[in-house]
Amino acid sequence: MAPSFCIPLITLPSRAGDAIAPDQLDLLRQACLDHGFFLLNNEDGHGGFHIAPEKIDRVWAAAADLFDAPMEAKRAVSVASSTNNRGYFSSADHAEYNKDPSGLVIKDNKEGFFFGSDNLIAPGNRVPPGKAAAGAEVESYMEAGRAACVAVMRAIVAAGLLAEAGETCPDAFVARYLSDPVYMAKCLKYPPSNGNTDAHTDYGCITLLLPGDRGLEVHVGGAWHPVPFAPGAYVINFGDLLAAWSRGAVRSTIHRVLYNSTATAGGGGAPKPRYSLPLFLHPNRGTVVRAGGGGGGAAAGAVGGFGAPAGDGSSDLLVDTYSYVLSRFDATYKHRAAAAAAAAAAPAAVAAAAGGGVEGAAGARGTEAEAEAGGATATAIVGAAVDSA
Ligand SMILES: O=C(O)CCC(=O)C(=O)O
Ligand SMILES: [Fe+2]
Repeated sequence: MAPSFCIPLITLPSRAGDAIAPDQLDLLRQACLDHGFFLLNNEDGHGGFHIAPEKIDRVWAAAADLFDAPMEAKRAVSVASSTNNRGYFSSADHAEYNKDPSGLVIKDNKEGFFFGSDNLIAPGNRVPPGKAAAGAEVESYMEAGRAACVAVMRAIVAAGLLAEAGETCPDAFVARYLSDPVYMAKCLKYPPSNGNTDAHTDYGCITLLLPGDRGLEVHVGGAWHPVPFAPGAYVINFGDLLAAWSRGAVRSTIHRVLYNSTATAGGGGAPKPRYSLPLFLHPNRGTVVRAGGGGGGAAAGAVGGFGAPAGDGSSDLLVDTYSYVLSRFDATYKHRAAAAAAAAAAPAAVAAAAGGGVEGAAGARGTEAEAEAGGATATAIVGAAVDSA
């Protein structure tokens, strides 16, 4: 009989460097191989990355405070007017990215604030006037969440899930790829009824999600399943890049949000919005990974065909992870797509600006260039498909 669908709750050791309990390692391995979703225990005493409930309460309050700003103040710090993809966004700023296998389209109608690490394009998160304290709280939460992501990546390597990529030592892996990772967080707010995120896969390595309520669903075995909502636990899932890097050992699975406060919160409650806080972690800038593997197909396809052939006759791709992340922004955010198109139409300007911040295979192949011209940052990509974060 096929094992039943399960999203386990996993506990990592209480001190960084301690061995992971064998039963937890088995659960982790199975969850990654099956669908790439699990809950991460955030109870006190578990994980050197434990984030205190008071800190979590503060970040929820900060998120609510950001969204409470008047609409004009939010639009004044729109991602669309930023040069570093930071600030406020609504579904109007996004390309459509529905990946529902049945073709069902549910309209994405959330709003959000996009935050990033200083090494992502250029420093400077953008919040409405008077909301600097709320912004600082989100930044502080990001630092804590980053440590939790690194702890999970360490466990992924310890579980042997990157062995086919030649990565078998957690300490060496963290030192080499995650000493100064590129990461971003979004504060998201969904309306009280029919609050949705389209079916999508995340595109990067690892996502650490703090959900404020039920509503997240994952598509496995031809059906949608609710992801259990366990207050205090994180939801961990993985993106297309790690799926390709691990040769498919870690799955990047389609998920969506379908939220109705009165229905999903157990019924009877007053209508209330749903907040959530996903944090997305990617390797250090300058990291080039070999993705795909024997036959290439699904895994290589998972990175949208972006990268250069490895040049050794295999069907692997060499993916400059930072350029890849920017290519996903271009495919997802309308203002970046427009800037990328403008940059492509002005090859001289692109060529002049190329080289700053672009390293590795993709740059060498000549299909990608990061251009900062006239205040607009653009990344021109050949062959990028549309994805969500
Ligand atoms: O809001 C959520 O619970 C999930 C959001 C999500 O999947 C994403 O931002 O990639
Ligand atoms: Fe997602």
